[in-house]
Amino acid sequence: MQRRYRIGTRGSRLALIQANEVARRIALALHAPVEEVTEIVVISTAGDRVQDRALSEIGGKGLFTEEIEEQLADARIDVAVHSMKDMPTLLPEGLVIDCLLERADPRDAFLSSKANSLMSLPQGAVVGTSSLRRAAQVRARRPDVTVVPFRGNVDTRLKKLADGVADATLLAMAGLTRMDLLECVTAPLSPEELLPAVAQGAIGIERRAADDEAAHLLEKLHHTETGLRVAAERAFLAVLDGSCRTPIAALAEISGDHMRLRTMILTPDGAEIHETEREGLAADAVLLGQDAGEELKGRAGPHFFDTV
Ligand SMILES: NCc1[nH]cc(CCC(=O)O)c1CC(=O)O
Repeated sequence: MQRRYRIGTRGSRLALIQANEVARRIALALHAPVEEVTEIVVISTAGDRVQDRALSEIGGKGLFTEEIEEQLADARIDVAVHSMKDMPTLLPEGLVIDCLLERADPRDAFLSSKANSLMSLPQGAVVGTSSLRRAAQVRARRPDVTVVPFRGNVDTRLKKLADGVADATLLAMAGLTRMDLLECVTAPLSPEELLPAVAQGAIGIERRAADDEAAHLLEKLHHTETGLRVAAERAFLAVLDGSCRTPIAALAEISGDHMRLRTMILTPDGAEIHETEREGLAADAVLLGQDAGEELKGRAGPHFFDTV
């Protein structure tokens, strides 16, 4: 009998779109109707329930994953679908993510009815974002701008922008693309303007390490190039991940067998920025990421992470 894969996911519109995409691909790989071989299991997480505070205040990474990983470990679900940028660097013992779908556009988008770009926003404009990384980079580029917290799912944030709570906001191109909201984008931000989050735009599928049948299936869904890019960025993150309150950004790109990795850490006020780049063989992804991480850790000094 063909096994039915229970796919665990958060319940946000974006999360459900991503989980349904994974279900579709699992069904294709098994040459079977999607409703026969998959079932979507919606799991509420702490990150979904707490809406009134910045995520960095209540614990940051792990908030969107803990309950889902518990159910996976207990075999109440078979696989879990995650936005890789929301994943802590270390997974719980017994769980692995070795299946990544092809990465979407990793850039952030600038959304505003007041200006065409971050640099042309009027003096003293208000930018809504609860992302420390986005806020810090906005402050670095535009010290005159006021950043206000903007939490909630993508639809909620778009509503706040439409209601005039802020003059502009920043959201991941990947999420907006998947939600068919690209018409809301004023302009994508180049990596030079705003370096994306580690693994932004990549969807990962988590499973129990011991589940060989799932491993065999998921192997067919894995996108190798995305895997290398995410490996480089997450290796960088792992070296620096002293605190989930530190703004960290990285983007790896591959052409042929060559990888270029751009990385950055900065203080939340954007006043102190450390950036470095690595180029090398894509096969050395993890080494490139670790090496960039060690350099920035050294340059920032032992007290950099204390200030935040
Ligand atoms: N932090 C929430 C989150 N996690 C993943 C995405 C977008 C999709 C992705 O990056 O794969 C978003 C929304 C956003 O930042 O705009």
